[in-house]
Amino acid sequence: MLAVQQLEAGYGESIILRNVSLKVAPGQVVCLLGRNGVGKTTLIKSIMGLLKARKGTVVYNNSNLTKSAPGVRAKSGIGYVPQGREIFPQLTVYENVLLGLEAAKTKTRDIPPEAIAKFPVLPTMYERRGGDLSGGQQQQLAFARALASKPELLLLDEPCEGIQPSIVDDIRDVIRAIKAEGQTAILLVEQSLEFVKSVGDYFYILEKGAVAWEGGLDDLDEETIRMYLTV
Ligand SMILES: Nc1ncnc2c1ncn2[C@@H]1O[C@H](COP(=O)(O)OP(=O)(O)OP(=O)(O)O)[C@@H](O)[C@H]1O
Repeated sequence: MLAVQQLEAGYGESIILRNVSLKVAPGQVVCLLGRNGVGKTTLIKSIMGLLKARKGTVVYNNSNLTKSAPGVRAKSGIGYVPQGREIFPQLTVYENVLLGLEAAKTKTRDIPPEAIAKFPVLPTMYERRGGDLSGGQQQQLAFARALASKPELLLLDEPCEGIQPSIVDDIRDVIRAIKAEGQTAILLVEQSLEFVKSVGDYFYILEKGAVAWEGGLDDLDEETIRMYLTV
C-alpha cells in the first residue's frame, strides 16, 4: 500500500535522508527505529508531504504522491499524529476532533463512533480547550483526530514521548485494537524497544539518514540492537 523508493530529502543545504526505501502492507504495523537525529521524523514528514522529496518516490495505493500536497495525501487515506501532538490549544476538544474530518474521503460532520470509542475520556471533555488538557490527553486527542478520517495508513511519530505509563498502556491497547480490526496499517516511530516489540510486525532501523537494517521481530537480535539502537 505504501512504497517509499530511494527517497532523498533534507533541509536547506543539508541532505538528511539518503536512498531510503520502505514498504508498509495493508494491516501491518511497521516500526521505524534509530537513535536521536537519524532522520525518522524527516522520513515521516516526507511521506506526509510536509517536506519535499529531492529524489525518489512515494507511492500509495498505486498513486504516485511524490509531488502531492499534504492535504491530498490526507484525503488519499493517510492519517498523521505528529511528534509533539500539535493539537490546536484555543479550539475545544470537539472542534479539534472535527478538524480531522476535513481529511475524510467523503464530506461529513459525523465523527465515526469507532474513532472516539477508543478514547472514552475525550467525550467527557468535549467543551474544554485543547490547550487545557494534560499531555497524555492531548496525545489521545491527536490520535482521535487522525482516526476521525478513517485512514487506511496511520503515521505515528513517537506517540508515547513524555506520556505517563498508564496512558502508554492505553496507546498500546489502541494500536493493538487497530491492528486487530485490520482496516488501518500503521507506520510507527517509537524509541521504546519494549513498546515496538509488543506491537510491531516489521522493523526498519535508520542510521545517518539511510536504512541500516530491516527485518522481522525474530531477527531483531541483541547485536543489532547494540549496533544501531543502544545509546
Ligand atoms: N527544520 C529543520 N531544519 C534543519 N534541520 C533539521 C530540521 N528538522 C530536523 N533537522 C535535522 O535533521 C536531522 C534529522 O532530524 P529528525 O528530527 O528527522 O531525527 P529523528 O530521528 O526523528 O530524531 P529524534 O528521535 O530525536 O526525534 C537532525 O540532524 C536534525 O537536526
